[in-house]
Amino acid sequence: MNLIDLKPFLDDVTDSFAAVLDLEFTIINSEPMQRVSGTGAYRDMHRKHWEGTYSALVKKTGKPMVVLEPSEYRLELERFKQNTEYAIILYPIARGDRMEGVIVLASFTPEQKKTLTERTQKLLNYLEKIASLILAKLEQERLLEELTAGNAQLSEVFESVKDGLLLCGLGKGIMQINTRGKSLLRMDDASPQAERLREEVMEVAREALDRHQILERQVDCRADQWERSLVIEARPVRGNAGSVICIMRPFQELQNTITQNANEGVPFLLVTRNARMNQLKEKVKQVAQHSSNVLITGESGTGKELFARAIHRASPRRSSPFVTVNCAAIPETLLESELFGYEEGAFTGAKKGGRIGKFMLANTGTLFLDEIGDMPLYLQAKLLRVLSDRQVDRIGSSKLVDVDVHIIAATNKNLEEMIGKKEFREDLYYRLNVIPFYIPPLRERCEDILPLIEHFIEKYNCKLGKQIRGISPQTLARLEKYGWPGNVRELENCIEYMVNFEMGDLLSEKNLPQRLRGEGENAPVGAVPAASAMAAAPLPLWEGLPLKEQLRRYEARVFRTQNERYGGRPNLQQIRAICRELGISLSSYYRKLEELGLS
Ligand SMILES: Nc1ncnc2c1ncn2[C@@H]1O[C@H](COP(=O)(O)OP(=O)(O)OP(=O)(O)O)[C@@H](O)[C@H]1O
Repeated sequence: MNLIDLKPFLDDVTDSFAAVLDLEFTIINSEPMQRVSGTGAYRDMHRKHWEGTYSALVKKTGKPMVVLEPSEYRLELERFKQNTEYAIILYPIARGDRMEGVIVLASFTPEQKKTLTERTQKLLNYLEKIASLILAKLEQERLLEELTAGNAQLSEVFESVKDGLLLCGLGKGIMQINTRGKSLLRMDDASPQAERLREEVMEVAREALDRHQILERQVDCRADQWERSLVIEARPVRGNAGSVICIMRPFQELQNTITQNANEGVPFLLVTRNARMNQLKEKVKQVAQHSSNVLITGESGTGKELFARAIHRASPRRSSPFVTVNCAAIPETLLESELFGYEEGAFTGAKKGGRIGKFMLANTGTLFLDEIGDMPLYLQAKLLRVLSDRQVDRIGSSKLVDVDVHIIAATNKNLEEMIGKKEFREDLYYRLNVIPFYIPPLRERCEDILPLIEHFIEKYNCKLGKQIRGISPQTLARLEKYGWPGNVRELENCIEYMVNFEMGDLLSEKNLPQRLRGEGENAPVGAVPAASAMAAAPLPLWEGLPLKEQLRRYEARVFRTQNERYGGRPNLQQIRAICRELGISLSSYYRKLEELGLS
């Protein structure tokens, strides 16, 4: 935007001032140098080259200039050499260093020259005012241009967002809404129900404004032909008092995202050649047809979650969410709200607008309660109630909501033993254990080792862009002899590690992780070595202690050694590396540290 864009305005300015002052005006744009407007003789005067002109001089110096005797500068005279009355006053149109153009006031007659000569200072003052007026107009237009561009960008942004977006304001109603938002709010539907839906959304926006808070609310509306359940997040716009932006998503979509995220990167391929495992795979298909509660037990890393997903995917619920809650990984104080959600203001620190619990998110789908053995007793009672009544109440609400969820629980703990110690409710155990699944540890199904290795080589070839063809017989023999305390997860991590470092065609012994190489003093750390190695391992100091205590001390040594590798206080990334090496999950790591008194 420059003076050229203001031509109609500048024409008005020059015409009016020329008429009042009875002098000729012209205005020249600075970059590119070009006459924008002119009166009298200037009207049809065109100039290609500006070097050596008075205007070019003023543009350069940024200073006003008065030329009453043109000959003194010997400039610009060719055109006017016959006209001895030619005299001019030039004034820069500039703000600071930024030069926009030059205003020129000129005389072409003896009367005009007289005015110019006698009233020079007054005219200079006039020109200063006119320059300010032009600058103000230029700034206003630039601002308008920016705003228009900003608005266009905002519309673009609005449209590029997948969620429904609505910008509304106090007393201004809907200011902007994207296409998705229009369809979610049924903007072209004038039925009372559709109007109520829109009114409810506006109500959430108003409330967010009143309270100066971000609110999250669920809005439900039903008509004969349609039904809407929207999750609304209303955010007052900072710096724009009275405006709120509402982000709208159908509740169903929220559920689907969870389904997608939960399934992402989890190939449903249960690799096995083991007869017991194949029976379990058969059982998956039968169990999936009904919604009886399932309890999957087995050591850590045996594939309990994989089985849970398999059941979900084989079930008629497959297009609904599969929601996981890891009871050990969520702090005890948050687990209840995570599972059941809460009403706004239910407790100190509760998120404004409340929160939807995992039970509701899993509605019509499957809820996988991992590490159920770590659920605190008071929550076990609440869970039992929900399982019996199939209804949940958010914390802080007395309203019960029906839920239709297939419950699959899993644990690597011995729940029966926990029942004996009153750490797990017997009634809940029986309620969950309607269909039991026990996944045998990997060391009891050695025939699975080779197919799993092949499966993981393929997986990590793809992930890491490698072309490993297989595993050398000596390396395979080593892996088959190993005890795999971390089960399939440990095997998977081991293959990922080896694929990373292998430069040849086949996974070779030299790339085995340290603990599997059987060399050095760290060799058996973190692992249950094969029987022969176990027999040779030195444990004399602990001899005579009960087996449980020996194991506890051994585990403590493993964890201490691992942590000491990182100065005793590993950070999260280092803890993840330890978990990978030990073939355990993050939650198992923390749990173990606590059990062993190392936390
Ligand atoms: N039979 C199998 N075929 C292919 N991959 C498997 C198999 N069993 C387990 N895995 C893989 O091993 C890893 C661990 O499995 P998963 O998380 O299901 O074990 P888990 O028993 O639930 O572990 P935890 O008790 O520690 O939660 C996953 O990456 C999973 O994909």
